[in-house]
Amino acid sequence: MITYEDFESLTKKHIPHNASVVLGFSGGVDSCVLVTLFDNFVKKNKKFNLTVKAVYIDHGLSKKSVQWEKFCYNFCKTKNITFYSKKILLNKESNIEANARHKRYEALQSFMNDGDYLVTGHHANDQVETLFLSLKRASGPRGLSGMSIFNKRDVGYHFRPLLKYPKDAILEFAQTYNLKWVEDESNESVKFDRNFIRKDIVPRLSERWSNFQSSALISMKLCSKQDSLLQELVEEKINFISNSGKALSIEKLKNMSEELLLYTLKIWVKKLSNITPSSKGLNTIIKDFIFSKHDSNPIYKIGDYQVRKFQFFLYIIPDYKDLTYFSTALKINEKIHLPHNYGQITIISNPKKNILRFPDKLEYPLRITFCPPKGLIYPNGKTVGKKFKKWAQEYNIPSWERKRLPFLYYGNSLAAIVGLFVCTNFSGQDLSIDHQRLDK
Ligand SMILES: Nc1ncnc2c1ncn2[C@@H]1O[C@H](COP(=O)(O)OP(=O)(O)OP(=O)(O)O)[C@@H](O)[C@H]1O
Repeated sequence: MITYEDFESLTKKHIPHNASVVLGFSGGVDSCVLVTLFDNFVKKNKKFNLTVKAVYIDHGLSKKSVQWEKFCYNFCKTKNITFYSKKILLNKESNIEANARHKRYEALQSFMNDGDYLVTGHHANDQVETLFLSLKRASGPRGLSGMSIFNKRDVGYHFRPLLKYPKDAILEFAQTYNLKWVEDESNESVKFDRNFIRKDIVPRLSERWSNFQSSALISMKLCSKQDSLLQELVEEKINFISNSGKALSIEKLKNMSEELLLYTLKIWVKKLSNITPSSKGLNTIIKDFIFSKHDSNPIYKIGDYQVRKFQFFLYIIPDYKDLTYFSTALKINEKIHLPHNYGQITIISNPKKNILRFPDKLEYPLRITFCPPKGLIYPNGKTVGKKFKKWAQEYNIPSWERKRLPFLYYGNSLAAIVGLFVCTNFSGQDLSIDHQRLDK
């Protein structure tokens, strides 16, 4: 049974004072209960100062969608909740269920800023259905754990305060408080996977084993706990085989069992890029980076990042754009705007040391050093000369970084080409250099 007190203490645990909350409001019984509980919360906790808006997303799939929008509007009008709606266009060719879901979350997110809270009316029966959908997709323990009451999203957080209650408890609450709601007729159609599980599968299993749903929920919780435990242990391992959690020692990875290696890489990639790599991607990393020739120089792109290897360590670095095409005439004390919003640089001369240096204006881990390699002239700016290579080696600069130096022309056309060095500061050394060193 749902009690307001339980709801209040759960909400206070997850949502802070002054937060902005977006309630996903479809007009169905689950979200009507949700909006009613939140309305109560706002009235009883004025000092909490929540900004709450209910948002209805019109998928445009039912003739009644405008009628539902009106219902939602009127429902909120009787309460202390601001109402918004948004229509989305769906591609009816592709998997409409998945497409609608994806577009709905995208639309809900458009009402949020980072740090805001999305709240939906998912309940325990939805959770059991999610288990079957995960089995269909061949998930591991993470997927079989189902939804969590609270999790971080790309933008803000997602809170599901009704997750522990079965549908019956939601209906009971709605009846007790005389709530009205809309029924979406598409919920009856078993051509949709979730409806098929809800209408044809779960009732048959529950008929035979009355505890089936609660056992399934316990199994999901066990998966979730084991997954958290595994994650904790692997994170310890990552700290042990890396330099401050960032670069992983290839030699140490080589000594791991296949399973541990796969899981370690998965957690590490997720931690640094916020993307969960596919099994195929993980196997590519293992083959091309860990069990490959020492001098190989592979790249594996993942989202806005790339996995690279350098001197027996594995790195994830932002997928910086190649700047070699960029060239410009330098003027001392004048700003240069780098492409791709990489920042701007002002060159300051240092007559004492005869060094021209950039102040470090770019964000970490970008670091810029300006070196005037006197006597080195690269006609097209494409070749990296021997001396430059030697210098780069001496400074422990990964070979892939050496290839994407933009070339800036200093002075007029016949002057020496100036190498602008943009690199990830792997070695932690100061990369400034004077030209005598290059002339050695
Ligand atoms: N059209 C909608 N507009 C706004 N919020 C919605 C809409 N449809 C669903 N929601 C929100 O999502 C919750 C879950 O709805 P429902 O179970 O129908 O979604 P689902 O697609 O089956 O679930 P999931 O989002 O986990 O895939 C609802 O309680 C409600 O808070």
